[in-house]
Amino acid sequence: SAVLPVAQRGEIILTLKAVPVAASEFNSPWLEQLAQAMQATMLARNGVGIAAPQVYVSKRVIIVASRPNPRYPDAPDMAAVVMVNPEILQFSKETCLGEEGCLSVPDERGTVARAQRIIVRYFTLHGESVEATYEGFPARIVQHEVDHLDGVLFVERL
Ligand SMILES: O=C(CSC(=O)[C@H](Cc1ccccc1)CC(F)(F)F)c1ccccc1
Ligand SMILES: [Zn+2]
Repeated sequence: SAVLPVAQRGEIILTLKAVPVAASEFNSPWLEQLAQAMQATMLARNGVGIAAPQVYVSKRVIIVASRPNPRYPDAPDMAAVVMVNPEILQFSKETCLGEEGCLSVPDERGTVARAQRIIVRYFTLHGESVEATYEGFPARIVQHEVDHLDGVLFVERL
């Protein structure tokens, strides 16, 4: 499906607080197509995550898709997870430092401290509520993407 243009640092859309997906939008063709376009865009740009505001849709939808990579060779190879209205319920006290990049800040990488473990509650595209625990690199991606939903870029956390 369509690879969408990705908003770049300095564009207003990336500074907004995205709005929650409404109950009426679950199971809608719109939401499915948005998720598919986000996934295609993420894959085309070789990303391990993406947030809807990065493709100019200020709604609370993210995709998390950890895979082993030069920076995180032991990262889990996980199936892409679409999270609607994600909420991080708990951050572990323990934090860890790790390298991050961003499709909206193409020429920059930096070391960011993130909670080592998180509990996140989100809805699937079908409106089912899920609570899941993530740690390490996948937890880092979730925190990075939820930041996008709140208008925060990783470079503000360096
Ligand atoms: O694949 C990337 C490109 S940047 C990326 O995939 C962002 C996700 C991300 C990468 C690294 C740490 C946390 C989040 C995607 C974004 F910008 F849409 F959120 C990568 C960068 C650094 C380490 C490992 C992988
Ligand atoms: Zn990013």
